[in-house]
Amino acid sequence: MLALCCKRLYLFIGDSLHTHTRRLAHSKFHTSIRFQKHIDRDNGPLTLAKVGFGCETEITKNKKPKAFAANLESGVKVPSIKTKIPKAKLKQVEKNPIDPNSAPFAPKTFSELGLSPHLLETLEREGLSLPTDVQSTAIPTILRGHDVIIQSYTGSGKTFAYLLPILSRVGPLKEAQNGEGVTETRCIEAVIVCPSRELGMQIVREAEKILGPQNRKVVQQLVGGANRSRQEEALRKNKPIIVVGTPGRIAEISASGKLHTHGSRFLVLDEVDQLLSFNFREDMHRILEHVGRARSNTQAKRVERQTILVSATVPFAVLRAARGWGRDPLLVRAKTVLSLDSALALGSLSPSPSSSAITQAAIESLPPSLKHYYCITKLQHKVDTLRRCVHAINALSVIVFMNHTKQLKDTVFKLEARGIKAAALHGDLSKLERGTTLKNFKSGELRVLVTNELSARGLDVPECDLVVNLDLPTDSVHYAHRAGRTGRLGRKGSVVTICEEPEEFVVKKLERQLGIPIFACEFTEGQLVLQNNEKKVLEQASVGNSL
Ligand SMILES: Nc1ncnc2c1ncn2[C@@H]1O[C@H](COP(=O)(O)OP(=O)(O)OP(=O)(O)O)[C@@H](O)[C@H]1O
Repeated sequence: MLALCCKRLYLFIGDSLHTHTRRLAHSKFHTSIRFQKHIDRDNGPLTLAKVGFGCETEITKNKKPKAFAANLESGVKVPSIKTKIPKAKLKQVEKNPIDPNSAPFAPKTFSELGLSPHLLETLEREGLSLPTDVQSTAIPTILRGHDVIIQSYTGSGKTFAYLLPILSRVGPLKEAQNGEGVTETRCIEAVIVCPSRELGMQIVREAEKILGPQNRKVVQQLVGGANRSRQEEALRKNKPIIVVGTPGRIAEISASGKLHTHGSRFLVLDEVDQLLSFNFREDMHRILEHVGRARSNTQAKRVERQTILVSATVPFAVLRAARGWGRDPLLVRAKTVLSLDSALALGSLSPSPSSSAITQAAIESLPPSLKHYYCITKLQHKVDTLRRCVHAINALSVIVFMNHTKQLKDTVFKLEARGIKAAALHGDLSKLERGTTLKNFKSGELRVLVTNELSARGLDVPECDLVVNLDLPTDSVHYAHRAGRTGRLGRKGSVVTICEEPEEFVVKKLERQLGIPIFACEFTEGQLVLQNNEKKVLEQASVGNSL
């Protein structure tokens, strides 16, 4: 019975939250003290309270189960629950109202997260009915107006974790469910920044997938390498509501006065740890200063901009930046929401940028289902070992990482000479060449994509079943981001590092730092053969995994 009440409660929560927040859509959101108190509890299971539902005083004082939705603004009452539970039964519910602090928040569908009905229909149409863990936690927290840092392992659905609440609040899906037509005076309400063109175009595609072909003009890409005057023309003509781009191009067009983001309500920094690197510093400073800032000739008050930072790895620098860029940002992970202070207190974020903190972040970013191997060979035999590895694992979609762009072409040439369809992806390619290469790889026309670190950040090719390090990654974070290109959203995936004898100690160091077994193997007669006692270790490890 209680479970049924919970279920109905969640559904009404979604509606009441939605109705409620719709009314508050333009009013000031701020973290209610009560909400902070909830989430600063221990790092226990995710509860209604921890994602912002539930106000004890309303329950204990009146002993009546009111809609579980924290007052986002004092004095604003949430609509009381219009439950369908028969009167007699309601008595029972009144007798033991659900305590939001202990009621587990374990939504099974998107409809329990407070997204707009129109958006839910679209997700259904796209065959997306089940939120991932990080989406279940991030979506209600963002809908409640909080600044957040979203951290979850690669391929766990972080893009939708921020896109869906934004599309629920701005653009045609929000207006459509108000029954209003699309208003004429559209301004840029969300700015999404990412470090690479590929990731930028991928985010645009994910947004277009949800918005549908009739709303293609709502999102505009502003990535480097594309034709700037065409982008400026599109901004003027289409009046997009969401822009997605790389820091340099966004800052450049903003400085030219052709990009007006002072009214933007959302700023998303995807792969934020990369965006903090030195070469983006100036552009990022401009973006942070302008997005969601009223023009100087009006009141220089900042609109209620929500700042959303996203990455699989959240080193201390991100933590420090988040404090300065946001208001009481919350650390959102799969099944947990923590304030930064309690994250530090619980040791889940180290205050010092020590290597252990960075490695900890890398460990958390690794998809759990991956199998890791390494194979020793001579430098001149690396490409042939790669060929044998691809055949032994029978991989159909392989991403190969190298550290220097000039080596990529040579590797592609050698693979093609051995009958494997391959192509290189790197920054020197034109936008068209990169797009075509990615399209051919995703369609399966190309079996191997040889690339470097930056082009691959956030790259999402669900079919990728093998990642090969032909050059060693520089540290555990790079290893983790490379590995995360496979095993997307819980799929199986293998990671093979091909190195020379003198480099074996580096692999062993990565194995210790990441706390994962990386099995020594070789590829003979079309098989992956484990070295000496690795077989036993692998059996133990797989038993461990299956437990
Ligand atoms: N709830 C869902 N149900 C089904 N598929 C989903 C869901 N959420 C996301 N996906 C798909 O899973 C894939 C990975 O999502 P996404 O790229 O957002 O992961 P990520 O965590 O951002 O990865 P990375 O850290 O590499 O950027 C995408 O193809 C996306 O369309």
